[in-house]
Amino acid sequence: MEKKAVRQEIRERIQKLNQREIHRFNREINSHIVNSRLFLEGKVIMGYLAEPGEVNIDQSLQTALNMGKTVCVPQILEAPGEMAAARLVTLKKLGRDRYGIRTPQEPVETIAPEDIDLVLTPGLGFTAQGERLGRGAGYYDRFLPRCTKGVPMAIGYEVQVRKELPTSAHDAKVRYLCTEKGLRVCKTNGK
Ligand SMILES: Nc1nc2c(c(=O)[nH]1)N(C=O)[C@@H](CNc1ccc(C(=O)N[C@@H](CCC(=O)O)C(=O)O)cc1)CN2
Ligand SMILES: Nc1ncnc2c1ncn2[C@@H]1O[C@H](COP(=O)(O)OP(=O)(O)OP(=O)(O)O)[C@@H](O)[C@H]1O
Repeated sequence: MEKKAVRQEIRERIQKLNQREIHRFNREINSHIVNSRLFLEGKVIMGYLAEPGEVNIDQSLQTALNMGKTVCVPQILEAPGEMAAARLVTLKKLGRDRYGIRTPQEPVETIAPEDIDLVLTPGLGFTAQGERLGRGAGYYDRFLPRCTKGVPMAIGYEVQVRKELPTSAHDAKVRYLCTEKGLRVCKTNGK
């Protein structure tokens, strides 16, 4: 199956989740994240500011801020497909980027990708082997290889996990996969 068709199929599965399930799953996933060794030991954590349909990890980001960690989130750049890590200091008072995604307000401090310890990675589809299907713009496929020590942990609902996914040579893999069921170590390595 082509990537586009698989994205559509997974979107439909997410849309079938009801609000109560979504709330419970988000709570469970945030608890798995903040109790993981990677999170507890990480000093610089990259997350994302969720949109509807994505696992909301605001709670984990707030916990990281409360613990005094450096927190960053994607910032879309002018160059096509390129993003940077922008420091997040508060979850209140956020702006919107060109896609309507919440984003830190200017002026923002940019965090060097090689300084990031843990990258909580959104996406549409995942496999237990660490393959990841994104939204089709290649932002994370370009960014993850620059995070030389950062461990990529995919965040999603169990309905987003598939036996297999269509992949390309440039697709960046993840090392961990966190869903409401728990945190899995991916079988074949990401980076
Ligand atoms: N919360 C969050 N922030 C993120 C990402 C993400 O997946 N989730 N990204 C991860 O890459 C980057 C933004 N990526 C995007 C990639 C494609 C489209 C896009 O093509 N949007 C279509 C609508 C279809 C859709 O919603 O995907 C459009 O604007 O027409 C938007 C954002 C950086 N920030
Ligand atoms: N590392 C890369 N270097 C150059 N082009 C890339 C790279 N990664 C992806 N691309 C391009 O970006 C586009 C989107 O790729 P793809 O469909 O694999 O995205 P995706 O898995 O949804 O990615 P992401 O979640 O990273 O946004 C493709 O046109 C692809 O050729």
